[in-house]
Amino acid sequence: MFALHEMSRQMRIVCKNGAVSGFGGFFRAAGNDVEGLEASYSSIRRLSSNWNQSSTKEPISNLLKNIPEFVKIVEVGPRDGLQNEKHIVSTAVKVKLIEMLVASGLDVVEATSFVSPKWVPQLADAKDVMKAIRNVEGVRFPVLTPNLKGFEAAVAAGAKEVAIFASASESFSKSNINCSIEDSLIRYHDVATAATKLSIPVRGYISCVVGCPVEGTVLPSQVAYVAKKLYDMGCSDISLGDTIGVGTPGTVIPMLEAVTDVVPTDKLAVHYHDTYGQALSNILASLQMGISTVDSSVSGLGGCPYAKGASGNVATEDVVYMLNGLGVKTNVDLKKLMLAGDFICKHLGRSSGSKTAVAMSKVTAHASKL
Ligand SMILES: CC(C)(COP(=O)([O-])OP(=O)([O-])OC[C@H]1O[C@@H](n2cnc3c(N)ncnc32)[C@H](O)[C@@H]1OP(=O)([O-])[O-])[C@@H](O)C(=O)NCCC(=O)NCCSC(=O)C[C@@](C)(O)CC(=O)[O-]
Repeated sequence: MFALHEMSRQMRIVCKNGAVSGFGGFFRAAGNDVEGLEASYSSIRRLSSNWNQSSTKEPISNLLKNIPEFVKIVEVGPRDGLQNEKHIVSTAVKVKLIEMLVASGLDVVEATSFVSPKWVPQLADAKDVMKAIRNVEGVRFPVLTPNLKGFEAAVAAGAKEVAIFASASESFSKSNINCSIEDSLIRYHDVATAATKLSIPVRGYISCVVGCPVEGTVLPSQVAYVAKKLYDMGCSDISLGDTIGVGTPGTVIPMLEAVTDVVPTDKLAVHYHDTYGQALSNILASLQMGISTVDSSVSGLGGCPYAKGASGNVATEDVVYMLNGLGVKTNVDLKKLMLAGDFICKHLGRSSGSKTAVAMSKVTAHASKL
């Protein structure tokens, strides 16, 4: 936590010292476009490092030293983002969204779920979605499979990667997949064994890693227990989900400390919902702890149908904007990503949940009036 506080204090001092003359200056320097804004932010970083040279405080570069050079973004919009939508989105729109996300440079896009259509009607067209994207090359399209039935259907539909989804909370496990944590681990062991025989990588999810809508606080030891089980089953990566978005760095850091005691850091991903506006701070804290895979959803769409009150995932646009600002590579083109966000938001008839997308569109609208 010291690192985050100290970094923000130093940035404030740099700004006060004249690196940026308020937001007017920021936007003028930015040239009113995405590259401009990023260039402007880079110049703040350069000025920050100059300032550091004459400072007796810990340099910002030291505070960011654990942050990886490259972060893999797992885009979950077509699955997590849409699963909770009441009105059925057509297969054609889902496929177009996936294609636009791929065009932005995202190379892991969670496409759909092979779950019971009675439980998640929105994703009942999983087979058709997979058929439509079967010729898209160079991209991974993992799909959720809650049991062997789902796994077999996914493989028959051409899935090359699957994900199993357990919970750290007993109550949430029952409401989401209708069984206890222990029973789910037995089911998932069967799925993992079947997948290994076919050399199909399996991602493991853990929901409710800091809080549960029914049980409240979830202990780090409970998360570590499930994480170790999934790791021992052979999961290629384990995604830690703050399903209801209640975490802060104060709860996420102890959870990650417990999990990294039993699972190597490079096997972990973070999956934060943004209900309380904490997702980006939680991601930054996770990056500082060496995590280099981040799940996010275009335009901040999403939420689990069985987690009452949960809002969307952190918006991919906001994650990319932050990572660009930190000089971390993602291979994602923010402008093209925003086009995908615009497409799906227009289709759903709502405004974007991404602060970056909203801000950028205001800047563009302002520029077009000049
Ligand atoms: C697990 C079950 C199936 C248990 O559901 P159940 O009712 O206990 O299962 P069942 O075995 O008694 O079967 C009931 C019916 O479903 C069928 N069925 C059974 N399995 C399948 C399947 N795979 N695909 C299609 N159909 C299936 C089965 O054939 C049967 O059909 P019927 O005879 O009544 O016509 C159900 O609870 C389910 O599908 N749950 C999924 C819920 C879900 O998708 N939740 C959202 C994803 S998790 C999440 O969002 C969190 C995450 C990952 O994003 C991380 C985070 O944010 O923290």
